Amino acid sequence: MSKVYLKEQEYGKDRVRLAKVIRREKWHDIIELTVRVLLDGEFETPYTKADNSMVIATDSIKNTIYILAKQLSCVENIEIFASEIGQHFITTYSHVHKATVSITKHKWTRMLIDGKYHDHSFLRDGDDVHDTKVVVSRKGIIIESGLKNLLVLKTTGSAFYGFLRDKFTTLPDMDDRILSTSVDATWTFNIQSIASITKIPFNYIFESIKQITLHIFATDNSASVQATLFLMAKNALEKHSQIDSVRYELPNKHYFTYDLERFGLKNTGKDSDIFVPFSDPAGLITATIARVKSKL
Ligand SMILES: O=c1[nH]c(=O)c2[nH]c(=O)[nH]c2[nH]1
Repeated sequence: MSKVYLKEQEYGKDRVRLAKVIRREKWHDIIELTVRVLLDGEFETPYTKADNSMVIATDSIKNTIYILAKQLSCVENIEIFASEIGQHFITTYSHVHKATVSITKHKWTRMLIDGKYHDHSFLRDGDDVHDTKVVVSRKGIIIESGLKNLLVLKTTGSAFYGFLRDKFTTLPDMDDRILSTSVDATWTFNIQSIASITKIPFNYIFESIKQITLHIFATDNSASVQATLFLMAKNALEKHSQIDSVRYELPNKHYFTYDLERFGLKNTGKDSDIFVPFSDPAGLITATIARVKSKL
């Protein structure tokens, strides 16, 4: 019989949904989150000896998330809230060596009613979210954050030509095309110490990278998704010294002209205005852009 061992494990609670209302007199805020907490440490015996004595029940992990959300004022800053949750498990239980806390913040945008921001009404104006993954251990803390599901489209200012051509190639050179993608971006913070994280303006950096992404998307005369992606990441890294690298995952959501020549209607080149949006298949361009470390 071959010998086996527990090579790795992480366990915890996933998809914990939580909303917190912040009331300042009549002016309210709403924060809606989905949280995942995974723990690692001395957790071999529950698997190998059916011994649950050191298992923090995933139900207790869930309770902890709600209790900390009640007690802490940092819930709006998901990176800080995630690191507080992680630190709670590391400091409370000596057999927990690592806590990985992932949080997605869902979008609730304040309504503009009769030209004024409403004090307690919000709408979901897009599926894009701010998320974070924080790994807390006794060695330190790793924080990465992201912008997910930001759907964008431009009707011109995008080309794709000069690519490798062989007997498998049918795509024509395109000097003008629709460009559409759903932006997923993830950036990694350069953290000096756990104490220093409260000084990082995580929400400002999120909004800024979102704006940089939109600005480059709209204004770059795109030679390819690859070239536009690189420019987005370069600008984000140049503006924010607190981040070390940025990864983008950009599907190329194709819009091809419909063949209307068959009906005697012009629909190519300057006359093209009727397109078929293709949900599948899509191109997928992914890259991580990092800062070149100075040798000094
Ligand atoms: O921007 C693009 N990059 C590609 O690599 C590619 N490949 C393709 O068929 N169309 C595109 N567009």
